[in-house]
Amino acid sequence: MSVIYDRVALIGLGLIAGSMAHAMREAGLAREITGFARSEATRQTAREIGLCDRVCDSAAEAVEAADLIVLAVPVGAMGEVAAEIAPHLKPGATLTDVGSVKQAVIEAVAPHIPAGVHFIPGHPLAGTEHSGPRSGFAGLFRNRWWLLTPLPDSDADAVARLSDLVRAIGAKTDRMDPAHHDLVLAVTSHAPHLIAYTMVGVADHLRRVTDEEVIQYSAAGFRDFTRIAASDPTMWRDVFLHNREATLDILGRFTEELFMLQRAIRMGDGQQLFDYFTRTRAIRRGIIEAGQDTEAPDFGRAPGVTKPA
Ligand SMILES: NC(=O)C1=CN([C@@H]2O[C@H](COP(=O)(O)OP(=O)(O)OC[C@H]3O[C@@H](n4cnc5c(N)ncnc54)[C@H](O)[C@@H]3O)[C@@H](O)[C@H]2O)C=CC1
Ligand SMILES: O=C(O)C(=O)Cc1ccc(O)cc1
Repeated sequence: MSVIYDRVALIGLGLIAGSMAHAMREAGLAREITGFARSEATRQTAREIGLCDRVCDSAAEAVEAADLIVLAVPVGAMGEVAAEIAPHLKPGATLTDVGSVKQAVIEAVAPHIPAGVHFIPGHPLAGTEHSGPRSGFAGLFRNRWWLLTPLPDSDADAVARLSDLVRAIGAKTDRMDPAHHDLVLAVTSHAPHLIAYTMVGVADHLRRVTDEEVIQYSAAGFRDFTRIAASDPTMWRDVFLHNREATLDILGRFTEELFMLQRAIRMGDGQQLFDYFTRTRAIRRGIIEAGQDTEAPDFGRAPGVTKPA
């Protein structure tokens, strides 16, 4: 594969930036990768494991002369990082982000970006419950979607070049309106994560009553919840605070349906339960028939990581 960007700067050196660094290196897509993370300990670890060619002690130094800058920090930190690097961006460079929320990131970042720098927001729909500089791996994005949410005035060539990079690291790319992105992700990712956090919280309460039983006899569904509920607290706090309206909308609908099912159970209305589950089963089958089930047995896990954290 050939070089797509001469110099790439990664701001934030966790799961996503680390996976990008591994994937870009494996495919030879950048001549030099620089990196910066806020904490000295993270920068030290990144140096030790050789995550990038150069780990810098300031964001300004990392983005100096970079052709592509990737903001891979929690959603709530995107604005302050953008403000810090803005004066140091090279004219003609592309700036993207990998945040799980798009509208709030655009509002926080776009005002800082100088004319002549192409800001193209993005979101890889791939991740794990692990975080930090040691958690990344080259195959994370393989066959997964990477959504780009360009702004109305985004430069078409810059968008095409970023799409090339995304495809070269193994992902499939598509474009979406930022508000629509946030609603879709509230349904498919954000509300499900909150439900997993809640379910594990409920079981934690129960555990005090039933001793170790919940953990000892935990079935596959609950184990998946514990995996998801082990995700990074800072990242997920920021997701909910910055995709507030869409998440609350979906949770409101969720609660209504939950009450409806709760009532059916109380009333012994087996027909209602059966009909509901028949509908949801058809949805799952539809996903598989459409070839959209990317969930290989080891989906979402780093090589060798088979147990919930
Ligand atoms: N973890 C996941 O499964 C996915 C995460 N995302 C998004 O990617 C972004 C990064 O997430 P991860 O890589 O998982 O997080 P992570 O926790 O593994 O890494 C975040 C990095 O950002 C650094 N950081 C935090 N605040 C900073 C600041 N103000 N300035 C500079 N560096 C700072 C941390 O030191 C750390 O190196 C988030 O916006 C998240 O929403 C997107 C897709 C999947
Ligand atoms: O680990 C999982 O199951 C995930 O759902 C990963 C994930 C988390 C956040 C995103 O914005 C995208 C993907």
